[in-house]
Amino acid sequence: MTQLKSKQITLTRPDDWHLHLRDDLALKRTVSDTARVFGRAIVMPNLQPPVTTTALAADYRARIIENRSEHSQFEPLMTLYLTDNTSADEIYRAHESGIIHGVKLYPAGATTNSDAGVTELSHCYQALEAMQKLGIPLLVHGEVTSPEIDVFDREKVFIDQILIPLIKNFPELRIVFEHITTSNAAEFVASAADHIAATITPHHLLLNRNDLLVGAIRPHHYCLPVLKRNTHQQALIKAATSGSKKFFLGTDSAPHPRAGKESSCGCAGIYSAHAAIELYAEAFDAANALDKLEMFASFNGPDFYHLPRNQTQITLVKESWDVPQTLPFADSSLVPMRAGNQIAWKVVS
Ligand SMILES: NC(=O)N[C@@H](CC(=O)O)C(=O)O
Ligand SMILES: [Zn+2]
Ligand SMILES: [Zn+2]
Repeated sequence: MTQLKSKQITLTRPDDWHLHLRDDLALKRTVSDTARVFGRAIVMPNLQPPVTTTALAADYRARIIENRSEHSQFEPLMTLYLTDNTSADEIYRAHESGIIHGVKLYPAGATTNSDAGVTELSHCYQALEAMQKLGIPLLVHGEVTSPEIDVFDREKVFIDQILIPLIKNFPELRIVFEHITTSNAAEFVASAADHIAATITPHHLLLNRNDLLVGAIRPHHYCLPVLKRNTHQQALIKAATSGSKKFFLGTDSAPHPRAGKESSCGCAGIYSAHAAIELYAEAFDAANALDKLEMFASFNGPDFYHLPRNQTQITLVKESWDVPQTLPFADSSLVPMRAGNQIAWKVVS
């Protein structure tokens, strides 16, 4: 009997183009988990209070860097939180700083820490005009918040009501449709202009709403935009593995303490930073598309953001390992994705 050689893949070092590191005590866990593999990460600004100015982003960046291990080269790419009051001057300051790589649109109330978000995009036209002129990407949490719109339809309605008019008004604005969850969003981005792209999370590739709701409610699979039906999951897998340069890796790893998730009013967010590239490798392997992983994880993001691709490499082997039930997080613990189960791929160097 011939022993099958275990599968192995070497990639240019990937980056994470959508990440929540949180702040203070949380940074110890989040920075080291992400820096273990990723060269850079686009750091979301939804702190409390939110990161609304370049000055706040510079301070936050310094706190992240303080939490890197001694020889880590990990580079946090900072973002600003767009509000109804963001001025064009603030956008110019962000551009001049060289540390701000995007401005994040949270429709007010759409997700975790979005209360200070935008109530009406028309309030932001001066900021958007400046961004369009300077080439700074707008990163969007693409869901409407109207109470009458069903939670499973909020991304599709966002495309029709907000995104299409926005693109009409700002045809040159660079846009990343973050953490897309539907075939509607995947098809929209695929057929849009080249300066419109999307990130896809590992959980939206590996899970669908059955994993949230069948048999029991699984709060650790609750995130926003909420997991959709399996036909949408299939459309996301197709987009991510298509070889299109418009789709790239963004984990949306979003830690919450265990008690905040296992609650009668549980928070939205899934923590995947402990095993992100391994989870993506599983999804691409299952789709027989490991040859497309490097484009998605390591090339398309830097190309879109006009940054150089990383120079070093990582190697993964197909070898199962056990994910702990919990991980220490700030002054408590969190339940990571796949907790208590196995992951089929492992980073070896
Ligand atoms: N994705 C989530 O479910 N939660 C994110 C916010 C976000 O990205 O929408 C968080 O900050 O916890
Ligand atoms: Zn979001
Ligand atoms: Zn997010």
